[in-house]
Amino acid sequence: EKDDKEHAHSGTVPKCRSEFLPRSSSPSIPGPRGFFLIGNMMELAHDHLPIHLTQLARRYGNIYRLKCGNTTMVVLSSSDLIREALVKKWSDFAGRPISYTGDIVSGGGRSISLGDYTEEWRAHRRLVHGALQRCCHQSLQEVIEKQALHLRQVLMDYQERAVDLAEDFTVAASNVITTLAFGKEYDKSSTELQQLHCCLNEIVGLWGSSWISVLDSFPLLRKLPNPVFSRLLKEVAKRDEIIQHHLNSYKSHGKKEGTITQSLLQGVDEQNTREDGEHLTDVHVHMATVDLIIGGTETAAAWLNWTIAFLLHRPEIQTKVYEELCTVLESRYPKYSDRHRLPVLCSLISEVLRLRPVAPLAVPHRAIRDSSIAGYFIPKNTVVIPNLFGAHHDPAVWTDPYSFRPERFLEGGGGSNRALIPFGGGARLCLGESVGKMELFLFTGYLLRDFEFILPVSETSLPELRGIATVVLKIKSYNVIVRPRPVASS
Ligand code: HEM
Repeated sequence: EKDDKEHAHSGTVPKCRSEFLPRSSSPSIPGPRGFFLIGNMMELAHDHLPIHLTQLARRYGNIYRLKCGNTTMVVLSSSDLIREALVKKWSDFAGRPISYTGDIVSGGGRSISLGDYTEEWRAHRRLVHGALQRCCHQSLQEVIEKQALHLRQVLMDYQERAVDLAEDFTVAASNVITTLAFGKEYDKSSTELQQLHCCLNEIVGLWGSSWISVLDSFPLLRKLPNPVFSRLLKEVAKRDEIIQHHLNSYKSHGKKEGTITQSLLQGVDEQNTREDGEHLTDVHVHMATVDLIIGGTETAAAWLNWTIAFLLHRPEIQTKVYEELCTVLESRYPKYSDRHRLPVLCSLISEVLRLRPVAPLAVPHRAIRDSSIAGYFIPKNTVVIPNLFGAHHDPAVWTDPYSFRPERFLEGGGGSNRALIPFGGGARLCLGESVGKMELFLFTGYLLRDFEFILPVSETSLPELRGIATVVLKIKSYNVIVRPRPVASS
């Protein structure tokens, strides 16, 4: 597997690809019966798709197929099958679905997250990966620490009033990424920030809706009026205007050394002076910025909000993390290098990632050639859905899979780090994995060192843990009281 990973990142195709049965002798993949014309489309219209696809997996198995118009989808709901497709056979499944609506959202397929696997896409991903690495190497920990301290002050200022922290988490995560990208941070009240997040939130919400996905499977419907699609187009135009404004003002007066944008602009220039290689443009810089801001904000912020909600359900875990921080670090704030000495904190992070992977169905992949999964023939162009939520609730791997039990990740607890795949894998592994991991660790460490999170007496019930599933899995809003620990004032 190590070799497969190396190939996935260098982009070279492994010499020996696994063999598979020809279509004629391969058994057919199980799945629910479809209706005339629409196939299994109704299965995809469920209000909480990750839960529904996981229930179907219990009926049809960890690999099953769904038909939607002329698209065949294969849903994978165990970490072994997801690894087989995304990591072991990464070069077969590195594509993204060819999508009319995806093209509109991604500047004609020129984003990293939705762009198909081509030479141009590989050059683009390499460029952004390099820019992110350089910038993170110089300043990531410092940038997160600054935002964690700022968040701490915001929470102090609430003076133990019952509050919903969702927006504060969004601002903190967003400021990490805008500092890395442009050297710029925003106040919660900034209209620029609010406009951007409002429109990114809308896009992420609308993108998962069946009003939009139906247009990919049934091209004729594109001719009919579709108010949801019109709203999506409007929000995409707004998003592009805001990002363009940022990039223009960066170019004209804000150029900052060591930022991702500086590295991207320089990289595009260098790339274009070379005779060989792909031609990258300002559109690639623009779409990379969109990818980083969406990927870097919605995910970490949603995860923090889930963590506090789970801790309200099991307050004694807060005490355990707090005691660990006080004992091991003698009350100083954690550094990322302390993570191996803080198993209780790390077990909390892993368990929340397991129970609520913030990108529960990752992003759909596409077979770019005929291949196989679990011995089944998978023809070219099949859409593969890695059901991370299902894999993280697989009863064959996890004891009591629906319970919040961070202890399972402590030594002897039976939790499997190998089966935990919240960032996907292979050629499409989350581009911000290292940023995300450091954010989750430092934000949680800072918050649990300084505060105790308490359910307000006015609340009649604990936060609801089912969540709202779009591309990102978010928790419904809830209120919490943030009480400073004695150590917080030191
Ligand atoms: C808790 C934090 C995060 C989680 C759990 C997460 C998870 C994921 C997952 C599951 C995917 C899809 C992988 C696939 O298609 O197989 C993904 C893709 C991506 N993520 Fe993240 N992510 C997180 C944070 C971030 C951050 C901080 C950034 C940016 C700095 C980011 C940027 C991206 C991008 C650009 C992609 C598209 C990669 C591609 O298609 O090649 N993510 N992420």
